[in-house]
Amino acid sequence: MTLSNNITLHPVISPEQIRARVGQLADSLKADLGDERPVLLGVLKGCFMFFTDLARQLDLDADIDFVRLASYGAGIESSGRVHMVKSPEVELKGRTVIIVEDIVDTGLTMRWLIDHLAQLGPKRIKVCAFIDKPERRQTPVEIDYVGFHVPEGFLVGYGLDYNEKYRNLAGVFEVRFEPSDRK
Ligand SMILES: O=P(O)(O)OC[C@H]1O[C@H](OP(=O)(O)OP(=O)(O)O)[C@H](O)[C@@H]1O
Ligand code: HPA
Ligand SMILES: [Mg+2]
Repeated sequence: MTLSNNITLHPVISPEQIRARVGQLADSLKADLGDERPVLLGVLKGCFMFFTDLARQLDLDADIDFVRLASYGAGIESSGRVHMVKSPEVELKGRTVIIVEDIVDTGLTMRWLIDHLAQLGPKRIKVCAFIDKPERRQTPVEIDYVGFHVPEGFLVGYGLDYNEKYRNLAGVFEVRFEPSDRK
């Protein structure tokens, strides 16, 4: 797919692959949770498609909540500074919290969130990430449930954005830039 400004999108994960994999993740989570009622905590905005597909397929009694973190803004580089724009509203003390995230890249966002939530006294924190992309990892993060390992590239679609665009694509694509467009 060729777009304005010499940006091209190259398919990485198809909607069919996503549907099948999200079903498998939901089955693993259900098996591990037994009859425990977890808090599903989505990280906005990127989680929105993964979260709703996973929650639908999980089919169990769960509390639903969201945080909104931001560290990228425009462009493809993490600022390294994570801001919590919206905090959890459900009381997390003593609860099993499943963080639902679209991507772990440098790991800075997830590291910050886990450390922040740990101070709120949950029983345990589990991480469920749609994509693990280790190429640019700057800090170690343990991810309990991974949808797809993607070795490299800047990805968009299925919630992931470039400058707020392409989040609503049903599959995942790698963005390739002409040198003059890279910010
Ligand atoms: O591992 P990292 O390098 O920290 O990157 C991962 C984070 O970056 C993106 O969020 P972003 O700040 O772009 O907000 P968004 O979800 O609203 O797009 C993504 O949704 C993750 O939360
Ligand atoms: O590859 C990515 N795509 C979109 N947003 C991101 N945030 C961290 N890495 C990415
Ligand atoms: Mg983003």
